[in-house]
Amino acid sequence: MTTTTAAPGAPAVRFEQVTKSYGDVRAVDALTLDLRPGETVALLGPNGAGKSSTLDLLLGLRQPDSGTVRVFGTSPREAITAGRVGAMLQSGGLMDEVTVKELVRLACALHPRPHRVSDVLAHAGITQIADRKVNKLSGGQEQRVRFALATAGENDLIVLDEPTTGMDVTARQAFWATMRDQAEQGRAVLFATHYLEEADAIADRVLVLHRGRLLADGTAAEIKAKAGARKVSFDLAAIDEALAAELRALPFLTALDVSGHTVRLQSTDADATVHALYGLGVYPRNLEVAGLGLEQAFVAITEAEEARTR
Ligand SMILES: Nc1ncnc2c1ncn2[C@@H]1O[C@H](COP(=O)(O)OP(=O)(O)OP(=O)(O)O)[C@@H](O)[C@H]1O
Repeated sequence: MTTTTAAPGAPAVRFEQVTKSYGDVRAVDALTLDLRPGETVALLGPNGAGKSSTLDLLLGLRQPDSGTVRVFGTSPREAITAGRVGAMLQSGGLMDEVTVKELVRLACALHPRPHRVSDVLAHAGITQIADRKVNKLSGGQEQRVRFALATAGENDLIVLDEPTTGMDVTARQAFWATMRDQAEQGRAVLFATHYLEEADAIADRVLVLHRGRLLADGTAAEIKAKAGARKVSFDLAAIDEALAAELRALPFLTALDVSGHTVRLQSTDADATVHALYGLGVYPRNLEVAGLGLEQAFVAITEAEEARTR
């Protein structure tokens, strides 16, 4: 097996001050980042944050208005022509009237460092449907075929836009197991997703985009810590209007939900909030304090940015 990996320490991808606008909309705004070989990186962001635009720039499908994009030290186009990049994008139909196997065979034939067609089919879990026409597939099966096309040859960087949309649980697990193998073999994997639990479980590093800017860059644990807030929940014997008002006035509160006897809140200083809670003369039972999940941290970070820039 031949692998052309980047020189040790060289980035797989380098964005330097990359900006891309469509008319008045600045989709990518002075973005600077490096991806290293062997890293699995999740790209997160609310709708319209610039994730797809970033991937398009990385793949040379769009040109930046300013700044530079380098892939293994060359232009995206050169890296792709050299067969170093495999991509699985959301858009673009598969060819009609060809079978799954014919399409995979074509992708292998076009790749400078192809895998065997039977191996590609097996890895993507589509051996059983190899003779079906690609326009007769379910959404999840189509995604598997896209995955097969992205892994038809030996790549050093794999780029995936919302790869598991429409896949069932088994397909998702198999998909991520294959991606982990790819990363362990030294490949860089970059995926955009709205499934935050996948990012939390799979990614070594998480990038949070917001209006084209990089809002956070770190491990999932670092992103959670950056959000700062913690969850507190407890039960109270009775909650009348006066007590509810006192709860709403607790210090450092960022969210409060009262349901029956149960109170759930988020605080940027849980110690101080709980101290003040005891100061109300109540006796909270089943008190739990926990860090935010990645999803809540993501919402907290992007909402704080929305409030700051409003
Ligand atoms: N071809 C285009 N013409 C005009 N505006 C565009 C074009 N493509 C994207 N945009 C705008 O650029 C911004 C970034 O879009 P992009 O698709 O990169 O975001 P995204 O993070 O991938 O969103 P989503 O999560 O909804 O897929 C959005 O405001 C979008 O409306």
